[in-house]
Amino acid sequence: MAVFTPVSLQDLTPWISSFSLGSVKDIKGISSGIENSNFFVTTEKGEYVLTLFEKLTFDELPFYLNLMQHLARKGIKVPAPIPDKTGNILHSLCGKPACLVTKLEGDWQPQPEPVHCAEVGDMMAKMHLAGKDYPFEQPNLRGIEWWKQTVPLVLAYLPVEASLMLQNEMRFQEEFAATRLYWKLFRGPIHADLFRNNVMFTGNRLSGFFDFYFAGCDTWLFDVAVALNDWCVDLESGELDQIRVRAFLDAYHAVRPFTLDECAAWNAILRGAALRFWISRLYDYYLPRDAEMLIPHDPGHFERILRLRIAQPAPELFL
Ligand SMILES: Nc1ncnc2c1ncn2[C@@H]1O[C@H](COP(=O)(O)OP(=O)(O)OP(=O)(O)O)[C@@H](O)[C@H]1O
Ligand SMILES: N[C@@H](CCO)C(=O)O
Repeated sequence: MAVFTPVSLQDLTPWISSFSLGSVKDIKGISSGIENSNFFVTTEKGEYVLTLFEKLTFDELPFYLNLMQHLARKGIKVPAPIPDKTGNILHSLCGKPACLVTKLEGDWQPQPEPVHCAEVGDMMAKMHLAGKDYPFEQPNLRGIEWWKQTVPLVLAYLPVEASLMLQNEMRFQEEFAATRLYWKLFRGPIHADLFRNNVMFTGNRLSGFFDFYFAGCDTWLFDVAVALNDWCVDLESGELDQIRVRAFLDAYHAVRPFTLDECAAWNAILRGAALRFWISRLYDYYLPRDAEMLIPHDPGHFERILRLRIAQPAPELFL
């Protein structure tokens, strides 16, 4: 689960009156997710998703909520924040920052086929282009600076071999981040956590990307790498499935062609994307926060993925 902060119908009734949504009929805690407290809320006007932010602050949130609003207005399929009667999209509820967004239709796809990967690649490229004129800047808060702060906290828990791999990869990524090539890559607002469980489908049609609360400005290629390491892998072994890889990358490339600089950087970025989730999963596993029920994701999965990305050549970005 994660309902870290419970919200009752009594809490919600006065709060919802600041929106033009009629009265609340129902609220249900959502059991999946490990970062925020999420609820389905039904009002006289329809169904919405309420999020209470457990870690992000009032200062950080406008970047994410305005980004969702910006993308939704440009036709990218994402939840649109619902403004209250005064136009505000960021609120406070039960002592936490909170927002209400449109509910996406359908379900996430636990076993994606090439057709789903192509839908995600296509929409991701459109999202990157739509974000080009987004006026706000915020770094990826789970980027290399966070890796540098977090790795020392988890190292002591690891067996020697894993600890050495983690330290070696950090050195490699720090060297890569200091290259001219890295700083020449296209960048802008990215989702940065576009896993299978953050995309809704109705049948084979994508109905929306959601959970933008790790978004930040980073290389577009990092977004592609994060998604590829989840959408196109065999979950047992961490091996890339070349058919899904091609479906994803070809669909992305058809909308926003990859560059030669991106080809040169691809292997390092694909490794960095695996490293990012190995570190965050280690952190959540060894240093968990309280929750009513919380099953941490397996860090070993991304350790295996990183090992493979180091050992194997990266797939061609385009043919
Ligand atoms: N806009 C939305 N429309 C429909 N369902 C949603 C929407 N937002 C969230 N959900 C539902 O809530 C669940 C949890 O949301 P979300 O993944 O954003 O939580 P989280 O705590 O930020 O989790 P994590 O970072 O672990 O993915 C989703 O799996 C989905 O079922
Ligand atoms: N997508 C992340 C969870 C945080 O959103 C993971 O699978 O580790």
